[in-house]
Amino acid sequence: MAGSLPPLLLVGCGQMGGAMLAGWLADGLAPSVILDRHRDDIPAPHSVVRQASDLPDDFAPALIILATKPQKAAEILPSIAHFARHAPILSVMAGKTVGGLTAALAEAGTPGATVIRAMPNTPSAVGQGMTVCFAPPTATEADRALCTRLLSAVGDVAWVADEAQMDAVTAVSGSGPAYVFLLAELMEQAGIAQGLPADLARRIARRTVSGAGALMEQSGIDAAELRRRVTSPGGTTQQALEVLMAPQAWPATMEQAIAAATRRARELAS
Ligand SMILES: NC(=O)C1=CN([C@@H]2O[C@H](COP(=O)(O)OP(=O)(O)OC[C@H]3O[C@@H](n4cnc5c(N)ncnc54)[C@H](OP(=O)(O)O)[C@@H]3O)[C@@H](O)[C@H]2O)C=CC1
Ligand SMILES: O=C(O)[C@@H]1CCC=N1
Repeated sequence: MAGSLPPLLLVGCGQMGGAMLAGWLADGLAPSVILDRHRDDIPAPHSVVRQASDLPDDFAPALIILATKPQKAAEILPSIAHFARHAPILSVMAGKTVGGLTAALAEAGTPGATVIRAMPNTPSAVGQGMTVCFAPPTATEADRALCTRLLSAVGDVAWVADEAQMDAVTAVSGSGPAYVFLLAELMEQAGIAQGLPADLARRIARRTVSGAGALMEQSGIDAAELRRRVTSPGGTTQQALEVLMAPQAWPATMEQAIAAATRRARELAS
């Protein structure tokens, strides 16, 4: 249904901005403007500009999505600050705080801008995203509803009341798809090591990861219970899980990995 989602200014259309845009386009997006140096495949009625100075002055987006790398925030914010006088900013940048972004916008001539944070993930491209949001008390119910509407078009949406939790969210669901893709890579390689032809190893590893995800999603059953249902006493899975679930194996390394990513998100704030 064309135009069911409001017009946006999407700043940065790389991996994450592009994933969300794919989901929004599939769901019907009112004419929007994408600011990105590289994209040249944006379908009409949407348009793309290469630099902020090319943005149409009279464009009135309902929301500005900030999806450049956190390291680019200082460069990009002054050039788009004036749009934030009339529309809230939704930042998906890892680590960057509402306070820091609001202060940068004020310094760029737009005091009192409304900044909301969101941490999406790339399955948004196929409507299977997970996005967690944080809004400061100054954001209105209408601002929050707008963000929920947009983000629920590309997956599930949750809100947290404590901004500090956004760093752990980033480590679990923002970065999380990479851990799952790594699992598929490693299962494929291990299958080859056990003598499987490479194309069969790739096919069964990919299908196993996506099929297990679909079963978990559609059944709603706890992951631990689904795991137990695969594990026949004295069978093959039990042997594998004794390796993977040894305290120093996945339980420890996953905790360390999530802690490292959470720390990095905190560092990216400045
Ligand atoms: N990738 C992911 O899975 C996730 C990413 N995020 C967050 O999303 C944000 C974007 O990440 P990601 O999509 O991976 O990054 P990308 O580098 O893939 O995308 C950013 C895009 O913005 C462009 N860009 C940056 N500055 C400008 C500018 N001044 N004018 C025009 N275009 C510009 C970049 O071009 P160029 O490369 O030339 O600078 C690039 O095409 C990050 O803040 C990240 O923390 C959040 C959740 C998940
Ligand atoms: O790796 C990163 O920093 C970004 C944030 C979450 C996923 N990708």
